Amino acid sequence: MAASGRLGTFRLPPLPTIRELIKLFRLRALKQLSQNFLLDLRLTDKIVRQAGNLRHAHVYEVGPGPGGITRSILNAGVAELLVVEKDIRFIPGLQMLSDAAPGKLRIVHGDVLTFKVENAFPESLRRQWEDDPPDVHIIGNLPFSVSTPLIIKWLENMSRRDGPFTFGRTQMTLTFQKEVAERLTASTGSKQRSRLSVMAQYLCHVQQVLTIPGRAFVPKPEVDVGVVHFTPLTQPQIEQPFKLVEKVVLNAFQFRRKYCHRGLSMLFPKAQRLESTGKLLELADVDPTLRPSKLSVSHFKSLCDVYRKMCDEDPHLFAYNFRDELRQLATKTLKGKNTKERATHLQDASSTQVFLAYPDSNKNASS
Ligand SMILES: C[S@@+](CC[C@H](N)C(=O)[O-])C[C@H]1O[C@@H](n2cnc3c(N)ncnc32)[C@H](O)[C@@H]1O
Repeated sequence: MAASGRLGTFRLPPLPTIRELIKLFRLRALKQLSQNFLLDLRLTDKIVRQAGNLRHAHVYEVGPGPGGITRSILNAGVAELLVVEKDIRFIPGLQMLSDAAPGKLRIVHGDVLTFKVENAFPESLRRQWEDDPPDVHIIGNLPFSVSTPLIIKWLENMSRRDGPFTFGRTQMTLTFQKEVAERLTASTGSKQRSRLSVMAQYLCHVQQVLTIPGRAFVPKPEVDVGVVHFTPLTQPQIEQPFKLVEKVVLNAFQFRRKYCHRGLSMLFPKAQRLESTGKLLELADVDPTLRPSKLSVSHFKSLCDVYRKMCDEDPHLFAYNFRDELRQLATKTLKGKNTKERATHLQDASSTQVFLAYPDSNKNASS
């Protein structure tokens, strides 16, 4: 183990470069797994610095691949680094890093979508939610197809304070397609404001800390990449179950260009839609003619609190999904038709169904 003079921090001994390692183990990037590697260690150092001070920290790196970010995390003087990698071809190269940093790097061949990190670090790291964040960090450069479902899953964990958040307000530094990073951090009224903005911001302080041009990756993806830092809030801005918030937000953003009452109305069965939407907006004190992007987290808090009360009064309301109603309507229409008629009907089904539910949904003009 080598130690640099600077503060006696741990430094990895000389190792083959990532490029040499890729050659040595023939780690051709697999397109079907959306693999794009970072080979420049100055850049991986810069990404890792965005996580804050990692000296003596316990870090969970998702998708280490050939190990560029892994090296930078180890060089930051962590107490322990746990990496979870799905592609077995990377394990020997990571093992080489582990040999160079004895006792510091734990390698798991597994899937981040199912891996249970809550059992992987010592209980002694746990903090109260209101305390400063624990010395546990999540860092990762995952394929975009994994990072978006993963962040939704982790936001839900955060709301329940379980999974990686059993340790307290665990901080995360993750890469996303630049457009997704912009959506996550978009403020009220901005063009990128979306479902993701509200879902992330009601639970966390979210900041885009770095933009990495696509050309920095090998092979080069078609888009630039944003690095986003998440710190869970001590007090979530909306105190309702995650699934309820998700439902309200999802419905509100259904028709981005329409007034918000259009999307929100779909929270209610057709028979009571008009009346219940009016009640929701009135009690929440939200202007029905605001566009979804103009709704602040505090608007969503009021909407969720009122919707929760309405669900408590009507036990069937939360389970209501307007898509089920549309499906039933389509099935009824199909009954008694011959095969040819059914085929024609099914061909038109999506547009017809949408049209039946939202008569002006095919127009661009706002309501
Ligand atoms: C975009 S590459 C980045 C590799 C490396 N971190 C870097 O920056 O050069 C994504 C990595 O995540 C891995 N990966 C993809 N899906 C995964 C999953 N579900 N669980 C664990 N690893 C995964 C891929 O095999 C690949 O090594």
